[in-house]
Amino acid sequence: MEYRTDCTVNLLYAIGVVLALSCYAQSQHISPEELDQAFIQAASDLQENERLQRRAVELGKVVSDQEASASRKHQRTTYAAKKAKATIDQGFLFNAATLALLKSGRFAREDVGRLSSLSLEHSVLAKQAQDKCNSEQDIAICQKQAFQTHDGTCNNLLNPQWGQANGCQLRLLEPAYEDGVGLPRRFMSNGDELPNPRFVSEKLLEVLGEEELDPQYTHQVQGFGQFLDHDMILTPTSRIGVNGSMPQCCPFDTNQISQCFPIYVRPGDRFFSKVQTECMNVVRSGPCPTCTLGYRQQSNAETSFIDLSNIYGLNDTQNRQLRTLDGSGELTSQGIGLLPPTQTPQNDGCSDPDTNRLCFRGGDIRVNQQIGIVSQTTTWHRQHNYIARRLRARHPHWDDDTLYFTARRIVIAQMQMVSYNEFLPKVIGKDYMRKYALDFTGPTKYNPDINPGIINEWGVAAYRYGHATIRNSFWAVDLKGRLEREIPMRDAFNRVLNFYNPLENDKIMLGFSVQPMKKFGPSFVTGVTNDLYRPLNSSFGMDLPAINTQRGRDHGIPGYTNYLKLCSGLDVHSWEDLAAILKPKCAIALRDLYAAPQDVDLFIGGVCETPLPGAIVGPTFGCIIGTQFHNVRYGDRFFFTHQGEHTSFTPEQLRSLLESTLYAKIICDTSEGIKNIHEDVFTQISEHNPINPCSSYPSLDLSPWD
Ligand code: HEM
Ligand SMILES: [Ca+2]
Repeated sequence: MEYRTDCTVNLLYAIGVVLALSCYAQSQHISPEELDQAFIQAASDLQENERLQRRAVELGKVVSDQEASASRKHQRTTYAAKKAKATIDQGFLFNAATLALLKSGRFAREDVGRLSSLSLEHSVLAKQAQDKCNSEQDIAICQKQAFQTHDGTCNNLLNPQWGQANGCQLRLLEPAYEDGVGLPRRFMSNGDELPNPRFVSEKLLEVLGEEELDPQYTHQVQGFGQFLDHDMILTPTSRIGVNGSMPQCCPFDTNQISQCFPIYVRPGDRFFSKVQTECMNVVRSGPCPTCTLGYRQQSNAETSFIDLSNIYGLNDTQNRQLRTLDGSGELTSQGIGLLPPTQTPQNDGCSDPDTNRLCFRGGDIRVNQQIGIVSQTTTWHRQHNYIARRLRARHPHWDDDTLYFTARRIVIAQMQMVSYNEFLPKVIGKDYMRKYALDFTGPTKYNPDINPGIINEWGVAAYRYGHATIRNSFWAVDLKGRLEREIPMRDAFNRVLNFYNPLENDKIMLGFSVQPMKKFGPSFVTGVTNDLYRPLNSSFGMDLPAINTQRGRDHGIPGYTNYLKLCSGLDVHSWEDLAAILKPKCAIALRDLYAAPQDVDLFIGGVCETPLPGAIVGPTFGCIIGTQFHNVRYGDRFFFTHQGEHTSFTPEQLRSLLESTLYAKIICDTSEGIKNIHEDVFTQISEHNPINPCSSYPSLDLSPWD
């Protein structure tokens, strides 16, 4: 029997134009028996994989939930939902079946991606597997609701799963997995292994130094930028064994379970050799259950929309636990408007049960990662309650749901406005804002053909640009604008109990708003290269840029030059070609590390680029970031500037939001004591950006909601 794949046109909005991947009309001669055989093989591979996982657990190759280690802190923040174990198995099964077919020589590696549209109807086993996989996915039943759902479903009424929490990530380019299906990218063009990610990180540091300050921007660009990423993406890593344990992939060993992807640390390492560390525990991102044949994809546990899912939670159940539900429409707080306490104080490696000071709970698992993320979360949490209170004062008869959902819709609009109006133009510059239609030129229109899902290359490389802007210490600034203390980055991980002190959130938010940002470039501070997640009483942590490089390979992301071609149409043939594009010192350093320009990892190439005019990042990161923010704007039916939908804000409401939304004002309104602040908190104070009284910034006029 002969099967034909569906002729699909894949719409990816790259560089502002529709990129239509060629339609796979070529017929496939895969018989039902062959498909059955592939799924028999896959089931057996899955069984073997589970056996190996159980064995690893028996041998104690797991990270205990009690231990104080950087790896545990890291893995807890990439924690997959409980049911993710089953979904990861589904992802594994379909990838294994694909690999079995590929090995049978039926088709070329280049065709693996197109198998995703191959109908499995005629094979009993494949169909069974597909039905089971589909039945484990949440089915959304869409109603004509006036507000965004918490899990992001039904934003697009024809494709209710687009942008939803726990969906699969998209890609700009086909992956470059070692085996064509799912093993990490591994080899360079000359056949040698890619350079060790920690060695790459070390070399960059050696060549380029550590901390040069940005002359213009504040650390708020970093703080807010990270908070925004926690709204849009969380890529879960694999768990193993029946209990979903966290794998321990160290000490380094080439014979690993397939979930492991540790980073080897060489004996001469400039830092880790001193602390006798030879291995960094990195666990692979779990495969996403696409329920189709094809290569490995990764999941996104967040809703990709800018909808403050990191404040409001990722589904209705989690959401209800975060609300007071007492008629006020507010989110639950403690004392001075702090986030509610964590539910796992005994083993979160963060709370202090002895003094009964507990870490915090937010809509996102990463809330306690470090002080910066706690303060941003607290600010937006308070903003919700502030708006809910103001609405209640005007509408005492409104019920809890009406107050809550109206406030939430307004606060999400403000988050979108701060993101596109104040933050993004600094990151990608005015030209790219225009190029990707991201600036505010008036009312906009929703485009249901745009998939707002997260683009893998955005999450794993381009939007991690922010890691190169982190300072080695965070400032706490008092209400008089004086630097009160500096908190070393390495001491900030999971140590967030200072927020129980009065004015702490004000001090951290003011600190973000006045401390200069680290200048973006191919260098990273030791707080994240040596000490990422460093626990108390330990002398070392992990290396974030090394993990980013490793993560890119884990996701099979092709080399940087492929994106240079996609984004700028440039063909790079030699190191000389590349030297014309990258920062000169960087090009030299990369030449020592990689065999050819085509081998350079996307994250590394991107941080080496010369910035676009008036931007923080260069053209390739700018293009990927611009594309992603285009998609989450035009592909979000509820995006606040869209007009013409039954869910749209009225023109008066929109005008009111546009006229008053300013991060400075939000910081004022959510503070305990801030009375003065500069208008653009992302830019350093100057005569063009002077300090003004909070009262001089307009308040949101709520009369259009009457
Ligand atoms: C103190 C500041 C920050 C710390 C400690 C931090 C740490 C981390 C860590 C540990 C990961 C997971 C790495 C992995 O396993 O692959 C991560 C992922 C990520 N970070 Fe950061 N980060 C910070 C700031 C930022 C900023 C400023 C941005 C962007 C402006 C950013 C963007 C991202 C993105 C997009 C991811 C991928 C998330 C995912 O796919 O789950 N981060 N970060
Ligand atoms: Ca979201």
